[in-house]
Amino acid sequence: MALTFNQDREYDIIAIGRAAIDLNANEYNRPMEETMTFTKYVGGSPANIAIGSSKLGLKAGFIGKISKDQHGNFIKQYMEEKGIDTSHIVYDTEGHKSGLTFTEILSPEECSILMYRDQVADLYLDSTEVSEDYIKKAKILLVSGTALAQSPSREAVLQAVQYAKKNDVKVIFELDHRPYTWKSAEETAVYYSLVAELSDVVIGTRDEYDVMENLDSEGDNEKTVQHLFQHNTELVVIKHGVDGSYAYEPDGTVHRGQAYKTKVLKTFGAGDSYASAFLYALVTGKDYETALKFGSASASIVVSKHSSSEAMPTVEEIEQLIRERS
Ligand SMILES: Nc1ncnc2c1ncn2[C@@H]1O[C@H](COP(=O)(O)OP(=O)(O)O)[C@@H](O)[C@H]1O
Ligand SMILES: O=C(O)C[C@@H](O)[C@H](O)C(=O)COP(=O)(O)O
Repeated sequence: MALTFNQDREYDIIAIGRAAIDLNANEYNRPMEETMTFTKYVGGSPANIAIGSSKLGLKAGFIGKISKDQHGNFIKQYMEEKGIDTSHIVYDTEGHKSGLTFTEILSPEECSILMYRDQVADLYLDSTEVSEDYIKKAKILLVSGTALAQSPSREAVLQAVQYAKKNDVKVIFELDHRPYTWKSAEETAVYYSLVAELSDVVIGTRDEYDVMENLDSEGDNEKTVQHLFQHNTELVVIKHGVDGSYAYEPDGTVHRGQAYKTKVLKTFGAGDSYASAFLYALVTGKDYETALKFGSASASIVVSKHSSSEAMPTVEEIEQLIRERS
């Protein structure tokens, strides 16, 4: 099957949430304490997804809040250069700063990120800064779970979801769980479940669904999807890292996507590149099998490169990888 979208829309995708900064270690196979130099990129999961989608040729827009300083200017300018509409990215007027993410590459398999997200500007987006007129111009509203971590960003996102549902915009929820700004497991599970149940498509790792279900040990994909299909959801994607991913349909059909093995440089960036190519495939009318291949191929390309955003592949690169491996 394939997902259908309202075709009469100016934007393929509008993402809401954080646009921030990644500082990726230049020295490989070294702990952060011994890492002396970093390269700066635009980061933040929904920003990465918007950038990836735009590189694939989708018309993308973004709703978010950035710091009114050099970092905010850099984020906005970079996103504009990548063809993203930034007219609904607002500057924070109360001195809140854009988030910073430092990455550590201990080995290709052992990567971690260190996030500086105290009082970050993106979590101060408020519902008056979310425009119904803007959202109704989109086929997809892409929601990042981290934007639900605190008010007023939480209400801004819930407002955006309401506008989307009112105006036939598909809500795609990327669970994107970052523990830092959440206060408790119960609170996280409540808001994750609330938005997942309202969404048309939910994408996350098995670990993230465990957070949504507030489980202490690994949950069962069948139970997860049975629950979501009692609500609005049309498609559930569950990722299992290098073991691949699954797309579940309400009629019981399950599609499996294999990961494409590659020479891994670092593991972060996999999820965002996967989401952007998976959504590209859905918007361009491809079936779910093909969408899984697009997501996996895009992730495989990005994990072999230094950044998340700048490394996002083109359609040709993705198609070539799929051809070579089939
Ligand atoms: N080491 C890897 N090599 C190749 N592809 C990978 C690797 N790790 C992940 N992927 C691809 O990226 C997708 C998303 O990765 P995953 O780790 O599940 O998500 P996240 O980055 O959000 O935690 C996987 O389904 C797989 O296709
Ligand atoms: O999402 C962030 O704020 C950090 C990202 O910019 C960073 O590139 C990253 O960790 C991406 O990893 P992914 O979510 O696995 O794609």
